[in-house]
Amino acid sequence: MALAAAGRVLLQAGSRLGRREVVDGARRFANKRVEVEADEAAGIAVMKLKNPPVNSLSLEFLTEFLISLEKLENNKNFRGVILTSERPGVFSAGLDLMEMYGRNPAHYAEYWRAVQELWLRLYLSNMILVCAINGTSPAGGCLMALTCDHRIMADNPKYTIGLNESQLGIVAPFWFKDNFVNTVGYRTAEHALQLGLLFPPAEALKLGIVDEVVPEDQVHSKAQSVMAQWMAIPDHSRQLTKNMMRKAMADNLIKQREADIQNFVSFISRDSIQKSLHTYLEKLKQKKG
Ligand SMILES: CCCCCC/C=C/CC(=O)SCCNC(=O)CCNC(=O)[C@H](O)C(C)(C)COP(=O)(O)OP(=O)(O)OC[C@H]1O[C@@H](n2cnc3c(N)ncnc32)[C@H](O)[C@@H]1OP(=O)(O)O
Repeated sequence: MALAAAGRVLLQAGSRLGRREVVDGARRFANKRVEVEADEAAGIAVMKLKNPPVNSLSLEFLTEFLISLEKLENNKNFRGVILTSERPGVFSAGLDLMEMYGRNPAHYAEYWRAVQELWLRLYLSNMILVCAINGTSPAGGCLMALTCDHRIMADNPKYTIGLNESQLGIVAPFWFKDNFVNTVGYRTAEHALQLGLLFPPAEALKLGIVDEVVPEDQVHSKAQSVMAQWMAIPDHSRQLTKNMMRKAMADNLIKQREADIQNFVSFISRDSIQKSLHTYLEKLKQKKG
């Protein structure tokens, strides 16, 4: 119910956003931060994250992304979505640190609700989600990938993926942790989460964080062929199976959603946590100079 109501609000906002055109038979609708190439005849859409410089998951990005996803979900012709980055090199730098630093509690609450919504919508999507990870993908970027049914990563040792929250002095919430544990197993997750480890493609493959590693120039063709394989499975049996596997974990967040927001707000508002974020942001800046 809550998801449906949120969806209506998003759609109303969505009708005021976006630009449409037809390219090579595929409809393209682009908001500022998300580009969608929607091939209705094939039933597949490619969603490209386009929030420069590093595809951080800002509140504006999350809103636009959720609107685009909702449009696809509401059109029964679409059965599959490929998620990728418009900027090869960075899939997503994760949650936008500026949304969590130096803001007020109402802003933190609004932001966290949007982050929860992103996870719930992707994790519970009836569509087939294939993630074409064409760049680095820490923390929230990794979480987005973890919601997908199949993950393909570009074979470039410069790219890493994982949940590095611990290194920032923050803590991955229980539903990030649960999604990760269900993907890699308890012991690996316990170890990787405490150390905030980021893994290059070959290691991510060994641990099961990604399903395949392919040469960088083949990520998209591989995503298309994997999608074709998944599309051959009848929707009703695939969807019921997905729901059976995922519902309990999603319900666990849904029933604690407000408490999780309050927890986030009080955690992120602490002076010590703000100080850690400040230090991390400074480190990012210094890396440049
Ligand atoms: C109870 C609940 C507790 C809270 C739980 C919260 C959970 C949080 C999960 C998260 O997702 S936290 C975010 C974690 N992300 C990272 O650690 C990634 C940080 N970024 C990088 O490592 C690099 O930027 C990159 C992604 C490897 C890309 O490197 P590149 O050299 O291409 O670009 P940079 O020069 O480093 O960055 C450009 C520009 O972007 C800013 N920036 C980078 N990442 C973020 C971000 N996540 N949010 C906001 N801004 C970001 C960076 O500071 C640069 O800014 P300027 O200096 O140009 O102003």
